[in-house]
Formats: sequence, structure tokens, C-alpha cells
Amino acid sequence: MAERPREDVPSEAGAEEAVKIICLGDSAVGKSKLLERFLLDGFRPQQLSTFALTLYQHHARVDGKAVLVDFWDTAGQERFQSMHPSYYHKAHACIMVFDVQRKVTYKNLSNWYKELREFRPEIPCIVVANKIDADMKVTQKSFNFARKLSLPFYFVSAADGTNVVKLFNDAIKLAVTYKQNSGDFMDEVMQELESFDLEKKSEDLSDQEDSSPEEKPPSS
Ligand SMILES: Nc1nc2c(ncn2[C@@H]2O[C@H](COP(=O)(O)OP(=O)(O)OP(=O)(O)O)[C@@H](O)[C@H]2O)c(=O)[nH]1
Ligand SMILES: [Mg+2]
Repeated sequence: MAERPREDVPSEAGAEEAVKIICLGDSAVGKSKLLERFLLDGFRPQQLSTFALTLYQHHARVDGKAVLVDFWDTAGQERFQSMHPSYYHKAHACIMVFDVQRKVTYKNLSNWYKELREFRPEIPCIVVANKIDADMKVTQKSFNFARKLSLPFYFVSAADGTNVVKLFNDAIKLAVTYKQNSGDFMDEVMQELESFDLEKKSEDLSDQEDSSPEEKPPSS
């Protein structure tokens, strides 16, 4: 099935489950290239940094169920310091990437992880060591960050495709399992807040209706 950027996807019909997976990590660690490798099965080695936010939709099957996956990709930034909270909102899994050739990107994982946990205390998070094609010997090294936190850890290469399909398929499974089984307290609170917000908005609208009839909300 074809995967394309969100704006080209005509319909979301048919999906029995929908999950959101976010990518985190410093700039130029290869977040976009990993997504490209998985979704387009290709790798274009140009240097373009992700400008703001790119959303990709992917149709997957998990245990016979049609799953619609929203992948969120953004520029990992130095430039922005941290992500907007809406990036984390209702995410069901996280792929956190570093570049085995740049130690600083490994060190910064702890900052990314801290921020992730402020917003999403319980979602599955996979730690990814990317660019192993540049030096296969790194796979002999031990990277303790993931082990200490008991997080799944993968050595991958967006350039030659090593472990990429496995990484994303596992991430999708984890996201679906999380969504189906979590009694995530924060999710429930967010849901409450949202319905509260909607109620409030419709009240505001009906107030408006009295004063400015030309701005009627659509009747339903
Ligand atoms: N050798 C090698 N280079 C890679 C690999 N993955 C990405 N690169 C290169 O690393 C650079 C950055 O990759 P991107 O995917 O744009 O990085 P990003 O994490 O999306 O960066 P931002 O959008 O700025 O956050 C590009 O020049 C890629 O060609 C890989 O597996 N191996
Ligand atoms: Mg990018």
C-alpha cells in the first residue's frame, strides 16, 4: 500500500485503530532519513534539514487489524531548544534517535527523554543508534542509556536499511499495545479537559448566536 505525506491521503476510512508515533533526537541524527527509508524504501543522501513538521500516514496491519499510523517528524533542534507540547499530545510511542558518529547526540538523549516524560510519562520509547553503516565497529560498543532505563535499543542504518523495517514495525506494535491497554492517567485527564473544552466552546458559540446570528455554528 502506498504511503505518502498526509495531504495526499484521500481517506482514513477502513482503519480499525489509529496511533501516533513521534520521532525525537538532535538535528541531523537521521530521523527523516529513517522515515524515508521505511515509508518510501529509499534514501536520498541530501542534506535538507526538516523545516518544521512533517506528518506521514502509513497503513499497517497488527494482529489482522488495519492500523493507521501517523508519524510525526520534526527538526530536532538546537534551533528551537525544545518541542512544542502539541508535538507530544496523544502520542502512543516514541522513536528517539542518536548518531553513533557524534557523541553529543548520544549525551543529549537524556534531555530528550526528560522532556518526553514530562508530557508522556508512560508511552513506549525505543532508543535508536543510527548510521552504523559508517562504522560497523560501534555495534560492539555498549550504550548504557537504554539499558539503564530498560528501553528497547536498536542499531540501525537509514543509509543501507539495516534494522529499519524491524524498528518501525516494532514501534507500531508497541504503540497499538499501549493504546489498547494503557489506563494512562494523563490520557484520561486530557480527554476530560478536551470534552470540557468542547462543552465550553459550544456554550460560547450559542452565546454568540444570540448576538451575531450570521456566525451560527453549523446545526447538527
Ligand atoms: N552514513 C549515514 N548517513 C546518514 C544516515 N542517516 C542519515 N544520514 C545523513 O545524516 C544527515 C541528516 O539526516 P536527516 O534525516 O536529515 O536528519 P534529521 O534528524 O531529520 O535532522 P533535522 O531534520 O535537522 O532534525 C543527512 O545528510 C543524511 O544523509 C545513515 O544511516 N548513515
Ligand atoms: Mg529531519
